[in-house]
Amino acid sequence: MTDLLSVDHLSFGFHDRQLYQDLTFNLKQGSMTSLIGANGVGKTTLIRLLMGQLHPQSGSINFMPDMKLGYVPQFRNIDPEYPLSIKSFVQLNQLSHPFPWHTKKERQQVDAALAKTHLTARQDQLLGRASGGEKQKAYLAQALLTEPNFLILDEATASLDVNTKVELMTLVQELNQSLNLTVLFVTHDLALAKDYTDQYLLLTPGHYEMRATHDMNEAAMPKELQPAQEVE
Ligand SMILES: Nc1ncnc2c1ncn2[C@@H]1O[C@H](COP(=O)(O)OP(=O)(O)OP(=O)(O)O)[C@@H](O)[C@H]1O
Repeated sequence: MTDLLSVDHLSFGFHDRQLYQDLTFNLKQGSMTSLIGANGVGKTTLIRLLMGQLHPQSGSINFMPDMKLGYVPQFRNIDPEYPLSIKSFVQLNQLSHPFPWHTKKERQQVDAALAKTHLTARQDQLLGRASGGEKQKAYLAQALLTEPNFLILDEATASLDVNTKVELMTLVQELNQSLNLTVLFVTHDLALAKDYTDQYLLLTPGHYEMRATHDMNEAAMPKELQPAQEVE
């Protein structure tokens, strides 16, 4: 299998705080990886490096040439009177041309993204009145519009209840299989990491560990990540 991403000897830090030293890992095309670590260890910073918003201080980050990234943020609280429907929200970033209407192709892309995220029947619902799971799926649909082959889910399950987390991750797993999407899932939830992803990259201050999730030993994980202390 081809590597979608290779990170080689990456070092990065802010001011006097070094976040990673010699971080090296690969993501195979079609793999599902959890990025886990305690608050403040550098998960978001690594995502920003992968997205090109920050640059390595040493080492390198290389993607396969046709890599296309989709980014799914954690949903924010949205005013119940927020005036957009789920469908209008999904197509919000789509108008890349100067005309205030959507082309047939764009409308088809929106319909496909709504179908892939099982939102078709709910597309006219106001986003502000949608459930947490539906809001999160709307962000996912928005990210799928550009037909990415690499999806970063940034704490996308953090504010959802258990059933909705499972529903969202089942959907992500379906997309991973049907579209051969490579997935990087940022989370504090070890159980979800274990159940839904193949491998994990654990960041701890000054160290990292990349392993298959079936080899994860929860008891050896940093205390902040263990279920009893979970703060999501
Ligand atoms: N632009 C910045 N300038 C200076 N320090 C920063 C900047 N961005 C992040 N940091 C610091 O770098 C460290 C890592 O932050 P980061 O947001 O990557 O952590 P995280 O693992 O994503 O945390 P969380 O789980 O809480 O979201 C933190 O100590 C943070 O305060």
